[in-house]
Amino acid sequence: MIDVNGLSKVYKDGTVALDSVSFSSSAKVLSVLGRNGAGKTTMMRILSTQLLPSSGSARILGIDVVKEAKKLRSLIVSIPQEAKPIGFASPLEHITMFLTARGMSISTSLEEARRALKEIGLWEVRDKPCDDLSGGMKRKVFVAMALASNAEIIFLDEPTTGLDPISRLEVWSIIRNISSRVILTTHYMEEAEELSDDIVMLGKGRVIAKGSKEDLLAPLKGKVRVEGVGEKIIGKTQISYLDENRAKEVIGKAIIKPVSLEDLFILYGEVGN
Ligand SMILES: Nc1ncnc2c1ncn2[C@@H]1O[C@H](COP(=O)(O)OP(=O)(O)OP(=O)(O)O)[C@@H](O)[C@H]1O
Repeated sequence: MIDVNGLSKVYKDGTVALDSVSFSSSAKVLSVLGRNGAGKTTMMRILSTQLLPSSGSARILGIDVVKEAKKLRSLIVSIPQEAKPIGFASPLEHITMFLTARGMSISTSLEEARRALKEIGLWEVRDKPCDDLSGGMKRKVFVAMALASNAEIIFLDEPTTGLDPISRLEVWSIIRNISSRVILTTHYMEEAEELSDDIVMLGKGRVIAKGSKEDLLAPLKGKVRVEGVGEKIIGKTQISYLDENRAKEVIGKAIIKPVSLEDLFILYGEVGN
């Protein structure tokens, strides 16, 4: 479904956001996982035909994202991270406008919009101006738009950033049940674990790990996840997956410090040795 071949992006100021990224996946849900600045948004923008790569190529559903961008656009929906609703328009208006602009009839648009709003838990506020919604609700309006579109492929850039835990679960449930294929970005390991069939992990514009969730997580089986283990406790190395005994040993003494995602993947092989 998606084939990425040596994709690179160097911005005008010389920043290398993507450095020869290659992977392929036919997953129902593909997560692109990485820390801030890893290159996730750059990749999503290229794949969803909003940004040109500096070199390399990518095909989605066999369609070249550069040479056949127009053809691809009719099959995808992309919800960017920074999407902001129009303040005076309601969630129902947003979704119906979006769907009619994509070519759906007004009556089908209304029907699909209502269905999506119910599913995502925004039914009660469907007629409120978006200005009067919370940040998380505004975010959900865009997920509902994607849901209602019935597009072949939906790109969601950090769909749950800023959501409370319940809203996050609601969005997860929607992503799991959505009929479209989904490509999403996330900072959260547990989100990638929960939702994806395949994971591509980016760090500083390069692929650090890729494959099916099962393959990537297999080495962690039987290990206990410990968040925020400080370097002072276990030498210079930060480890976030430990065997149970070791975890018990360090929990309580832990200095809370975020463990980098790169470490998490690179180091898990060393854990328990
Ligand atoms: N228009 C731009 N011009 C120059 N550099 C850019 C531009 N957009 C992004 N970058 C840089 O490219 C790198 C990758 O950015 P990108 O937004 O793709 O990362 P990201 O993984 O999506 O980060 P985040 O999780 O913070 O959204 C970063 O170093 C960023 O500063």
